[in-house]
Amino acid sequence: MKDYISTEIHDITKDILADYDKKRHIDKLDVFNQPDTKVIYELIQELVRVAYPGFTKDKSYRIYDIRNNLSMVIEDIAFRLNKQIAIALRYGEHPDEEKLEATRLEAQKITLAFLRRIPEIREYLATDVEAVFDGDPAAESADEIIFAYPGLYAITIFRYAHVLYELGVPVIPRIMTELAHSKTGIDINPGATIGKYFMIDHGTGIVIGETTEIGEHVKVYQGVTLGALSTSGGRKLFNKKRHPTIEDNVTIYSGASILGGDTVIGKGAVIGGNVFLTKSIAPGTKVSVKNQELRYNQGKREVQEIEAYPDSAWFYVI
Ligand SMILES: CC(=O)OC[C@H](N)C(=O)O
Repeated sequence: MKDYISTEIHDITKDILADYDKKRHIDKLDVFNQPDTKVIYELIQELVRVAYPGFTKDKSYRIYDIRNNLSMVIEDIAFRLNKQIAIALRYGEHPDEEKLEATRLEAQKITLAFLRRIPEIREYLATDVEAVFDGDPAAESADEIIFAYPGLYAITIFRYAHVLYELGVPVIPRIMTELAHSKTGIDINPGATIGKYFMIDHGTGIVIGETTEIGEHVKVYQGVTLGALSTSGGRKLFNKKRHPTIEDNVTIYSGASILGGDTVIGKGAVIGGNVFLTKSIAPGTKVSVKNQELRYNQGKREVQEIEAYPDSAWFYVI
């Protein structure tokens, strides 16, 4: 019998290799000069263990008391993260030896600056655990939140990634938060600024954009989007404030979308489920969808905006 597969493999490979020669973004072949997603994922696991030392075991060391192996864990993080940062800093370039050396030094400085900020990151995380425990009667203990809550996991990765973002590390912070996104369904861009006592309950489907600013004691439920208004020519908005500002003590219920860089949700406001907002809301205001009535105009779905109450609440009839 003729072996069709074997005879074709050579040609198929040749065609794909010729396709790689087109030198588009998708045609990179230099695996050694790319950030390594698998290593970054392993680093995340170690960083989570450093954040919550008594909650996971690292079987590779066979030393289960973190006091006895913390320096090894930190050393392992330091060397592997340093290498990933160096690669990220020179990503897409072909540096000469001098530039390479400068990048190596820069990566070391950033790695150390990052590691030095771990106590500060943990200070924030302690408040996040407290906020979830305080805000969710379904949690029997703070331990349950650390063991099991996807919201806390996503915030933990975010808090680490945000520091790397602040330190000017390209690509890696985003790989970190997108790994958390793929595990939890919670997408927090590392550029967002999030104050202490941040509570995510349930979490699935939450999106928090790059230039979002969130104060302290903010609660966010599943399906909430803190997003940008859709626009064409998006590159023009690079580095511009596109996502909302959420002031202290705001609660945002499930499915709400709050969009736009000029949109400010004032202190203590409560945004009801499924509300769609592109305008600022005064402090203390409660906003909700008035009813779930759908309006159709000659078969076309209409979204009608109604300024309904004197307390400046905006109601959207969808
Ligand atoms: C969260 C969101 O709406 O983001 C939209 C787009 N990725 C931006 O950053 O502008």
